[in-house]
Amino acid sequence: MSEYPVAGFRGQVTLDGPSGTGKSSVARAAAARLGAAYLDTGAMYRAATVAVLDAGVDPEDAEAVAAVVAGARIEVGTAADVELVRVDGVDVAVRIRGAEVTRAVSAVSAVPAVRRQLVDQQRALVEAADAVVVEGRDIGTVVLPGATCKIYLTAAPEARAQRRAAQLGVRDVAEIAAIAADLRRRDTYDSSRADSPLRPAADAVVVDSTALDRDQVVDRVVELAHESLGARR
Ligand SMILES: Nc1ncnc2c1ncn2[C@@H]1O[C@H](COP(=O)(O)OP(=O)(O)OP(=O)(O)O)[C@@H](O)[C@H]1O
Ligand SMILES: Nc1ccn([C@@H]2O[C@H](COP(=O)(O)O)[C@@H](O)[C@H]2O)c(=O)n1
Repeated sequence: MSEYPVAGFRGQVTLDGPSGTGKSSVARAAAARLGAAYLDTGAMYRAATVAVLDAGVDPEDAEAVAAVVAGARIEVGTAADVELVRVDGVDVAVRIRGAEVTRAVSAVSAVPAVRRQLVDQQRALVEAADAVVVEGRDIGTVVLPGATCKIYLTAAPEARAQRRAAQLGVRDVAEIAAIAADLRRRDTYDSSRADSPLRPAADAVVVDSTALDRDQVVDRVVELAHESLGARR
């Protein structure tokens, strides 16, 4: 366990990285330890994707996607211990984790108008908190370039696929290979788009979680958050 117990942190921690590196689980636990709010920006892009699918629009049709998302009311909570995600008042917290949404979300999130809309919303949510942990793909580079503490979380592709398989209760080798291929597909899409591609901020600390368990990564994030306050003094 870290020497730092709880709370006392005032600032912004950004946690970016490829799919399946542990961002959500680590960010949520670190926020709870720091007494901070927690923002899952991926959940916002997933919620926008629900609106697009329900409108019957092709996720690759950028103009139509932008129009649908502009008209959708996307709400996410910022409490570390409750998952709240709604589209036009409907709870979609479970649905956004499904395969249909996961397949389409990278295309929707590549649309610049969608990003502008959701980034504005993300900054407003962050502004309302004294302390916050925000996870995504472009938080340290675009959403909060002046954040107190920037972390880029990585892990070997095989470790990520194994963890996702364990999370889904999958043991079949062919299914694990399909999970690995889907992680690769999403990372390639997210890191090659023109607007806000996935990449580490120049001033981010890279944390490789391949050989660390979840609690060790949370300890490191909490430690880096506290150290960053010292660095600012
Ligand atoms: N260091 C770790 N060691 C082992 N398992 C981990 C570790 N960190 C996270 N996990 C587990 O790996 C799985 C994937 O983690 P999580 O969903 O947090 O990743 P993510 O980066 O947010 O993924 P995505 O970007 O696809 O949403 C979860 O079951 C989580 O509990
Ligand atoms: N800041 C972000 C966060 C997410 N995305 C896109 O959403 C997808 C889903 O994210 P998860 O973290 O929930 O897996 C992700 O693959 C990106 O396409 C984004 O663009 N920017």
